[in-house]
Formats: sequence, structure tokens, C-alpha cells
Amino acid sequence: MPKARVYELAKQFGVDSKTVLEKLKDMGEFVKSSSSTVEAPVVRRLKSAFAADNSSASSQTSKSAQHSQHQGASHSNSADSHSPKPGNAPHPKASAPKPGANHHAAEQANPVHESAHADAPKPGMPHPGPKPGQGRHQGQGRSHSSALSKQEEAIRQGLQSSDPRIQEAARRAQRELEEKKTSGESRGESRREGGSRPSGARPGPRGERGERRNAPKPGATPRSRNTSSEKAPRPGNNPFTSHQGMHVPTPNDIPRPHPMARPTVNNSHGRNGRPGARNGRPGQGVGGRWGHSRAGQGAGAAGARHFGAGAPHTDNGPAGHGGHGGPGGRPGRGRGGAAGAFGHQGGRSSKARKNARRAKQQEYEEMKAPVIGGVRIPSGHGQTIRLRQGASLADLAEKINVSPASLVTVLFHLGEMATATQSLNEDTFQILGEEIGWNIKIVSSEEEDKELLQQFDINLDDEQDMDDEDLVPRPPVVTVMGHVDHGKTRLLDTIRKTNVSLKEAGGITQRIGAYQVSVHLNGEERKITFLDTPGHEAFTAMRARGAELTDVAILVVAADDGVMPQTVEAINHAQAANVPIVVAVNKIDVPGANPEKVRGQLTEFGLVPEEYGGDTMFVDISAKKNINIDKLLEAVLLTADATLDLRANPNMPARGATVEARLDKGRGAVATVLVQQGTLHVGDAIVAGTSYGRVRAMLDENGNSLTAALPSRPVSVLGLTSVPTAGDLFLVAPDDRAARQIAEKRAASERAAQLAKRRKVVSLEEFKEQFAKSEIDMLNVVIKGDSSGSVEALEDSLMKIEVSDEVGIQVIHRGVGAITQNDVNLASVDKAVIIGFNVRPNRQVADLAEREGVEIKYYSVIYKAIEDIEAALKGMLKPEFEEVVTSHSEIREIFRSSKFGNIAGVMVQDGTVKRGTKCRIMRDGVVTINDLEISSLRRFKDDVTEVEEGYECGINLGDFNDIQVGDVIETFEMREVERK
Ligand SMILES: Nc1nc2c(ncn2[C@@H]2O[C@H](COP(=O)(O)OP(=O)(O)OP(=O)(O)O)[C@@H](O)[C@H]2O)c(=O)[nH]1
Repeated sequence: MPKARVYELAKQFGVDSKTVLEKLKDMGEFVKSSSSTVEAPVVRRLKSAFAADNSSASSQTSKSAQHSQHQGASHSNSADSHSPKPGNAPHPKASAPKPGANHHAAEQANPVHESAHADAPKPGMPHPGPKPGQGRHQGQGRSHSSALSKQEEAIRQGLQSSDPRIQEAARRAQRELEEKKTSGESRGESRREGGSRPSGARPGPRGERGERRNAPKPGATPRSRNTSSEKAPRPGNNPFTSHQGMHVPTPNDIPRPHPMARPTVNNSHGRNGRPGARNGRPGQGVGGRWGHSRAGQGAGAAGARHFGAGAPHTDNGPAGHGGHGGPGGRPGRGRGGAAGAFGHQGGRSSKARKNARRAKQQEYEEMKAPVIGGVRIPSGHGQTIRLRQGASLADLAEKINVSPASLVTVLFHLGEMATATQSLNEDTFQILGEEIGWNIKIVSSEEEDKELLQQFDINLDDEQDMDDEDLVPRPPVVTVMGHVDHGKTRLLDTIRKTNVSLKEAGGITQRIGAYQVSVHLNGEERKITFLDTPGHEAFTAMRARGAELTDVAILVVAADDGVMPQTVEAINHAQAANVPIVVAVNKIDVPGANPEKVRGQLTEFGLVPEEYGGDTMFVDISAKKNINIDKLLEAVLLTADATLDLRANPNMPARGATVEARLDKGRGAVATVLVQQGTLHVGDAIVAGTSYGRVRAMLDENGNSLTAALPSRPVSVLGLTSVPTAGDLFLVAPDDRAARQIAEKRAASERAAQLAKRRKVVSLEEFKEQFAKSEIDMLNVVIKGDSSGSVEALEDSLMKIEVSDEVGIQVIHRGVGAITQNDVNLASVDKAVIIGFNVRPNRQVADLAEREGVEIKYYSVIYKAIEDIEAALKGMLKPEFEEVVTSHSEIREIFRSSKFGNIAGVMVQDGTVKRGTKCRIMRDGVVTINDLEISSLRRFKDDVTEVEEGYECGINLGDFNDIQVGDVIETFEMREVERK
């Protein structure tokens, strides 16, 4: 037997997944969720466990089963009517598809139809003792009761919840549960009545009975079906199965107006009151099932309009008796009831009829939707729906067009509590989806993006199956890392100055975030691309955005300083990314430099120099004096050649990553991109993150205009409509329109994700409560900067500030460009500080900020910003106090005063006793009481404010009199301590 999933088993057993999960738990099997798989042996055990349950349940109830068998002697016709099969309807009665109709048909065949229902699992089946169906039904009853108790528990918890929506859901659930219980009881009674009723005798108008059986509310239909515990155990009858009411209508199942039933003015007259009669009985046919359905009401009204006494006639007359009294005598042909409603219009166009039919069909579908926890959610009929990770009920609600509150209720009924905006895990969504008929799939943002690109025929995975002959060697891309002040920037400058072809550039190079140098190796000119933002922070920030640009890392270690904390961090980051390292032992020109020591130290971190038998290349350099830089570049190429297969396909639309981006006053958005695959051409339509545009011009680091950029080539691109973020992947789209659409769709889903995040923060009171409880304070910050690189670097650095566990920093918005009105508004709402890094607001925005009381801080150096924010965070800390003991006084004598109580005559042994200070009593070194106060202090007859060591005085402790000679009064103060 293959592995089965829990929900499949649940379906098989006709119970809900939770029951199966509980049963598995009872069996000692740990199974996580309804989508988990269960091994074949466990399935077998589970089956027998359910079977055992059923047989014990059925033996307990065999008496009643026999009783109902007896009563259900003529059940077979009604059984037929319960199981209409396409093409198998023997009689118009039997083809009646709706429960209302079934009731009726059953009634026709057997006056005690309710017991017939109970005994009729299959058409025409004889009665073999206690049936498996019955047993299972009883088993279900048990799971029902366990589910009920679970539900009751959930209700109890829900009523205690602080969330009003959950409380409301709980109240609703409670009401429903009570109703369920009461209706269960009354059903029991009515069954007894039914059993003794003489055949053919119908007490009272049938409509009444229908109403009794089917709750009159629209929402009551499925519930009344669900709770009909007398019925045979069809899946649809199990209140806890995921498929109840999820019934997909079959051709026979969808009610259609019978052609004969279509009204005309003439034939409605001809029927003389019958339409009104039929539809006047909400308890019958469609009316019975739909409660106050429009068809029933409308038809009734129309009937009355046309025939005056149509409705009263129903209650007593023979036409009413039929319920199927329309032409052809079809039982429960509810839609035929529309005749009364529309009959008077006669001349209605076929289009209008079609529309009306469609509307009715839709209404029917909606009405057919299961009622779960008192809410009605149209089934998705197993359709697949995709939600991004971290989605909430509100997101799902939006996609399936229902109200979030109803999903909260449904989830609540499944025993889980969640607010509409809380993000839920995949398992919860699956259970919920199963219940409401949707196949919910959770996709990561990467998958979502891939799917989006596939819509435009862009397949990001096609790189993996590129043919060898398409690939040509490409230059390595290098990042320089190392500890602060070990010479990273100086090295990058020296390399740029010495190796960029100065002839071409006229000696002027520009910082665009990356540059390429030429190196001669073994008589061959080779190229190396350097990323110009040194440090592992930039490297990691890029990686975090999915940009794996670096092929080789140069680790700079100053020979006069050796391995330092950030050297280790850099090693860790490079190794985590599987990037080979070349070590540049810098500052060898400095007296006291000890390159050998550096080699020895790095061995401990797995970087063993080649000369020691390892595979890491070490080069001793001086970035300042330009010593051995060429050797370092050679080492980079040799390392790349030895460890990497650096090849790319230049003959495809370009792809790569954004290295840096900024807003240029004259040229608009300028982004430096590094081509990783393909060739980027001027005129290409590109999209980078949520930015798009057409490549208007491309410039290299020397300011030269390029028409094409090959793999590993960094270029400054002009033509994007907005500024992308460093690390954003870019790609060439088939055309401008596709580029725009991709960018817009990404922006939309990003907005949705951000909104979800914000909603989470804003609406999740629990979080706030937690914050309040643990007294965590957050400093909200908005960062605006002149380039995406600086904004990212600043954000990264700020996030690393650690002042205390009690305060934290939260960047609520970041962006490139001037500080805008939006930034101020956001900061004002979220009580944030705005940090402007090399950017400023215009006059109006500055005024607005002042009016709103929003603080804007301007910086041009990162460390200054860090210092300030750190200080601000420290300022947010609650003052810290410590206790300082200020004196000890021994009680030598006790004076009793009727006015003041006991007064201690003491000798101050050390420190100074002050009036009003806190004190405690110590007897034989043990504190007998804390938190007293020196309420008065006297020397001789005089009240004094303080008494110093070595003096005697009288101390009164207010109402406290339990003192003895020999006790010591210790005074203390709480003093604020400066935080380090
Ligand atoms: N003597 C000597 N000084 C050097 C050498 N390389 C760099 N320096 C000096 O060391 C100091 C720090 O160099 P930077 O290049 O700014 O160091 P960094 O690693 O980029 O520092 P951060 O940007 O703060 O991380 C500067 O004053 C450089 O001039 C070298 O080879 N020899």
C-alpha cells in the first residue's frame, strides 16, 4: 500500500482530518498535519482502529438500529431517491436532486421517511443487520463528539481572547453549538413522533414540518443536513468532513426549470393557482432547502398576485400536498417555481431569461456553499490558489472574494485561532483550504518571481542547461574584504590607478561601483572586475538580495596588526558563500610588519599558505607604496583558474545584478549593473527589481560610451525610469511593454508584502502587548540617501547597533532621493526619526516636518549617524537604579511616646542618617522588615534633617513599633546608575 496523506485517509474514512490526527496521536504516531503522509503499516492500523471503533459503536446501538430497520421496511424507493445517478433515475420522483425534494420523495414512498433516511445507504440494498454504514456513522458520532468538545474548548478560548473578532466568532460558534444541541434533541423527539404516525396521515401543513426540519434561515440549510444524524453516512452528511456541501453539482444535480414548468401567461392561468401553491410552502422542495430563497418568495408573491388565494390554498389543498404539483408532477422542481415569479412577464427575451437563469444558478451555487461556523463560503471546487509566504487570512479572503472575518470564523471552527491579518503557516492554510474547497499553495517570493517571468517566456533556470559550446571564459569578479583600516580602500584605489587603461580615459576615472582592470598573465591579457564597495557588509547585503556576484575574495590583513575580529568575519562570510580567498598581507612597508605572523594566524582559520603545503595564495603587498600589486592580481587569476569554471554565454539576452544606483540630477536614474550572462546592448528593454526602462546609454568606469557589455563587464546604465536597489537582479525583457509589466507586477506584490508586514505590526496587538510587557522600545527610522549603496550600508550598520535588549531599531522605510512629504507623513504616523544621508528636504517638506514634530537628522558620514542613533537608543533606556546603603545605627534604648509610638534611641555607627530615607531593621544580622522610612529624626529636643556617624539621636519609624534594643537600622537610597 502506498503512503497516504492524512486528509486522503480522512476522506476515505468519512471523517475530518483532525479526527484522523487525533486517532493517530492516540495510537502513539506523531503526525504533524493533514498533509503529512502516513506509512502503509500505520494506515492499516488506523483502519482497524476505526473499524474497531465502529463495531463497538454499532454493537452499542444495534438495538436502535434494529428498530429503525423495522421501521424502514419500505425504504427502498426512498433510498433510490437518495442516490440519483446520471441516467439511472427510474422515476421522475427519484430524479429529484435536492434534499428538499428527497425529503419529499421519501415521504411519498414512506410516511415514516426519517427512519428510511437513516437506513438507506444504497439504492435498493437489503437490510443486513447492523450495517457498516451505520457503524461508521456511530463512529462518526464519536468523532463528532470529540470534535464538539474540541470546538467547545476553542470557543472557551475564543471567548477569553482579547481580539474582538475572535470573541465574536466564538460567540457565534457558541450560539450555533447550542442550536445544534437543541435541534439534536428536538429531532430525537420528532423521530419518535414520526414512528408512531399512521401511514399517510400528515399532521399539519407540510410547509410547517419542512420549516421545522430545515431551519428557516438561509444559512440553515446545510447545517440542518449536517446535523441530521439519522441519515445514512454519506460524506455530505458528516458535519466534520471537508467535503460536506462541497458537492460538485452533476448534470442531474443542478436544478433546471423543466421546459414544461416554464411559465407562460396562459399556462399559469391554466394551472390555476398551483405555482403559488407550490411556492407558498417554504418547507417543501426548494423552499424547504433554501429557506427564504428568492425563488420561493418571488414565486409565492407572483402566485398571490395572479391568483389571489393561491398561497392559502397551498396549506390545505391537494395542490399543496403535492409540492410537485406543477406540470408533470415533478417533485420538488424548485426552479419550476420560478414560473410564478416570471410567468406574468410572458414576453421576456431569451437573453433576459438566460441572465436570470445565470443569476439564479449563481445564487444556487452560493446557497449550496457549506455553512461553517455560521458563515457561508462558496466552495473553490478544488481549484488551486497561490499565496506568498507569510500570507494571512485577509490575503486569502481577497483572492477568493470572501470577507476575512468569515475565514476567521471557519478557522476558529477548525480549532485554530488567528486574526485576519496574522500570517499563517502552510499547514494551517492547507487545513483551511481543504475545508472550503480550495487547494492552497504557498510560494516563496523567488518562486513567485520565477512564475511571473515565465509568463513573459523568461526562464531563469535555463542557465543550468546551457551547452558547452555556447560558453566562453569570462573575467573573475573580485570583492576586497578585511578589518577596518587594514587598507582595503587604498588597495582598490591603487589597483584602479595603476591598472585601468589611463591612456583611454585621459587619466580620469569615475567611481561607478565597479571597475575592470587588465592584467598580463603568461603573455596573455586578462581582465579582472573589482567591486568597488569594500567590506563583507556590502558583500553580504548583495547576497541577501540574491546577487551572487563575487567569484574571488581578496582578504586584506595589515602585516603590522594581524588577524582582527573583522578579518575573521570576512573569512566566515566568504567561506559561507563558497568563495575562494586570496590573502593580501598589506602594509609590508611599515616598520615592524610581520607577514609571517599573519600566515601563522590565518592557518587557524583554514587558510593555509601554498608555501606551507596549503592551497591559499598569500601575497605580501603595500597598497600605499604599490608593491606586489601585479603579483596579487596574478594570484587572483591563478586562484580563479584553479578553482572555478568561469564561463558564460554572451549570446543571449543579458542578465546580471545591480551594483549601485543613484539619482543624478541631469541624467535621472543611473545604475551600475554587472552583466553575468549574455550581452547587454544599448536599446535593450531592461527591468531591475521594480525599475524598468530602455538602455539609453552605457558608460564604463572611464566615462567611455559602450554599445555592448559582455559578461563580467560593469557598466553604468542610463534610461531606467526609477532607481533600483543595489543587489536587484536585472534582465533584458523581450520588449518595453514586458519590462514595464514585469516591474509593475513586482512592485504590486512588493507593496502587498509590505502591507502585510505593516498590517502585522500594526494590528497584532499581541506583539504590542509583548513589547509593552517586556518593555521593549523600538526606535523607528526612515533612511533616505543619495545612493542605494549608502542607504544599504547605513541600514546595515544601524541594524547592528546593540545597546540593550530593551531597545531596538526598526527601519520602517528606506529610499534613494530627497526627503519627501511622504517620508515625513510616514515618520509622523509611526513616530520615526528621518535620517538624511547626503540628502535634504525642500522648504515645504522641512516646514511640514517641523509642524508635525518629525525630527530629521542629516549626515554625510556613516559613523556619525551610528554614534547619534546609539546615543538616542541609550537615551530611550529607562534609568537604571542601584541601592546604596547610607548608614547603620544601633538601637540602644527605646522611648515610648503616647503621641509618636516607639522612638529608637540610636547611635549612628557609620554614614549619615537622613530624615525621609528608606530603611530596614536588622536583628542579629537578619532583616526583619524592609521598606520603612525614617519619619522623624531628633537630636535632644530638636528635629534635625540628618545625623552623622558617631552621634546619638532619636529615630521614629512612623507606625512601625516592633523594635528591640540591639536592632540595627540600615538606611539606603536608590541611585541612578549611568549606563555604559
Ligand atoms: N604604510 C601603509 N599604509 C597603508 C597601506 N595601505 C593602507 N594604508 C593606510 O592605512 C589607512 C587605512 O587605509 P584604508 O584603505 O582607508 O583602510 P580600509 O581598510 O579601507 O579602512 P575602512 O574603510 O575604514 O574599513 C590609511 O591611512 C591608508 O593610507 C600600506 O600598504 N602601507
